[in-house]
Amino acid sequence: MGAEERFFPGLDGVVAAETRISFLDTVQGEIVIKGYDLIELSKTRSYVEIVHLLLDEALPNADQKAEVESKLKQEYDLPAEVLNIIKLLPEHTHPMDGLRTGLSALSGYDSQLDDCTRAVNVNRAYKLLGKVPGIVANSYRIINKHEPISPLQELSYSANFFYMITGKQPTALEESIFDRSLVLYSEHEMPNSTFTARVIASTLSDLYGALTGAVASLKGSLHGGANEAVMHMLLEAGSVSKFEELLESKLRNKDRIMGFGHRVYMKKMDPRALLMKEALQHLCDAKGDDLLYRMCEAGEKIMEREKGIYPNLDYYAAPVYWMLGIPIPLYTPIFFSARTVGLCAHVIEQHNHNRLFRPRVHYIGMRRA
Ligand SMILES: CC(=O)SCCNC(=O)CCNC(=O)[C@H](O)C(C)(C)COP(=O)(O)OP(=O)(O)OC[C@H]1O[C@@H](n2cnc3c(N)ncnc32)[C@H](O)[C@@H]1OP(=O)(O)O
Ligand SMILES: O=C([O-])CC(=O)C(=O)O
Repeated sequence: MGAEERFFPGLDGVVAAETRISFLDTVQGEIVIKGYDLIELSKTRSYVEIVHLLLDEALPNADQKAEVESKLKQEYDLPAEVLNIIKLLPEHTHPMDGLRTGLSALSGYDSQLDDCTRAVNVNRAYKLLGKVPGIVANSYRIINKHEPISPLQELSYSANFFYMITGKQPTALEESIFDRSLVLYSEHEMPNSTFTARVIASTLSDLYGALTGAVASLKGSLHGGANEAVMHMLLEAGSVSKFEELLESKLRNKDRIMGFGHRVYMKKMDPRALLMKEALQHLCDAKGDDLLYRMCEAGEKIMEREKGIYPNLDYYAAPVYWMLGIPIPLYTPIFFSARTVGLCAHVIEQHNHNRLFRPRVHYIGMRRA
């Protein structure tokens, strides 16, 4: 059989890698991360613990957790030149493009750039995890003509990230919901961005290049960009009835509804979305305003009735970030920041068990006689 007869558009159903990192077990209904259920982890563990799990292969004890936190904090500082490069970007630049530029520029500061051994890569991953929140927050601020903000060492990693993007320290509820969103976004098997990073790493290109490519992939509205699109839709509608009308008219026009559907969970709700739905309810209760919750539920019902399609994580992460006071253009960069650890784990695995990705095509062009 020729390669052209085994063509799967969008690589739907194709197994692209062997991995010990994660697996969407659609039979048991579990997102398996290093053997654990991500949903259970998100209820009991914080983001820095997931960092240790994904980079150091085990859940940390209390001392190890404190060590991770302190290792990340030591890496907060950004080279001044990286911020200067971002200052050259035009005002309308999307923060994902600011992030892509800043991340790419960091490679020049790595004196071991050509060393892709595991220990060096893990160390590099910690450095990146320390710096990405600062790039996200400050590229947004610089592009919007605000002065860069400095991190607060006394806050936890997640609370500091929240502080840098909103300018205010989170309440305990805000910190725990924001941290949970980071855990839920941290790793998800083989989405387009992870595949992109692994394809780049398979040429033995470095972690910065692999992650820079992943930012570009994640920006698209069929992937991470959907969370921003969801919030724009909710704001455009502004009420339950107008949101229902908007969705119905989009469906009549055969438009895609952002925040719904998933290549792997097409016939049921993304389990991560359910946790963000609960978080939205808590935030609505705390603020005494449940409009967004009611709008989202109404949207869910329409999509189930009309298309048999369910929310993915982006659908409920968007209103949660809105209720947390986070600017919309930062939703996808936050998704990327959280996913940085998963991406690093995949690039490290790819470098350690590498075979170049080089697929074939089904040629449908003409042949010359
Ligand atoms: C955290 C994340 O990154 S999750 C993904 C975030 N992205 C989004 O929310 C964007 C909206 N969703 C989508 O576009 C899709 O569901 C994707 C891209 C996520 C998955 O797409 P695919 O696996 O390629 O599914 P595909 O595009 O083949 O869709 C299958 C059917 O469902 C329909 N469908 C899928 N998603 C949607 C949607 N969001 N709105 C309307 N219809 C949809 C398609 O029109 C198609 O119907 P048809 O067979 O009648 O033509
Ligand atoms: O798995 C996917 O294709 C997209 C997704 O939900 C994620 O990256 O979290």
